[in-house]
Amino acid sequence: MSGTTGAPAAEGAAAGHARIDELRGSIDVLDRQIVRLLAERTGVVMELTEHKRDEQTVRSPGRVEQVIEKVRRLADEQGMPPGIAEATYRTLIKELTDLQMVRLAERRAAAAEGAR
Ligand SMILES: O=C(O)C(=O)C[C@]1(C(=O)O)C=C[C@H](O)C=C1
Repeated sequence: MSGTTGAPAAEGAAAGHARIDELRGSIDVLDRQIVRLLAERTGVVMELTEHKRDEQTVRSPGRVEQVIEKVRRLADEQGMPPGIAEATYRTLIKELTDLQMVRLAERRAAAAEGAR
């Protein structure tokens, strides 16, 4: 390690670029896994949505805070800054809540149509 950068002291520019490419390859593999898991999680949330009947249950603020607390703890256990996990999950849950509100409105409209 040299200084505070973490780069090997005698590393040349070419080796540095090769290592960046290699590490970006690792990031690409991880992103594929992360998105696959996020898609699977989204599928579970969308199935759960079909059992919700009102906006309060869609928003479930108490559950949101439970999830945030859980992912902050898990991040800490894995050596990742908890704030990154929290920001990521708050964005994810906001998008999923918006999707759930759209789905709830669709179901209500279909039910109202069926009642006519
Ligand atoms: O637990 C729920 O009720 C969900 O809809 C899942 C989820 C989540 O992504 O974890 C999404 C939206 C909020 O309502 C709360 C949590």
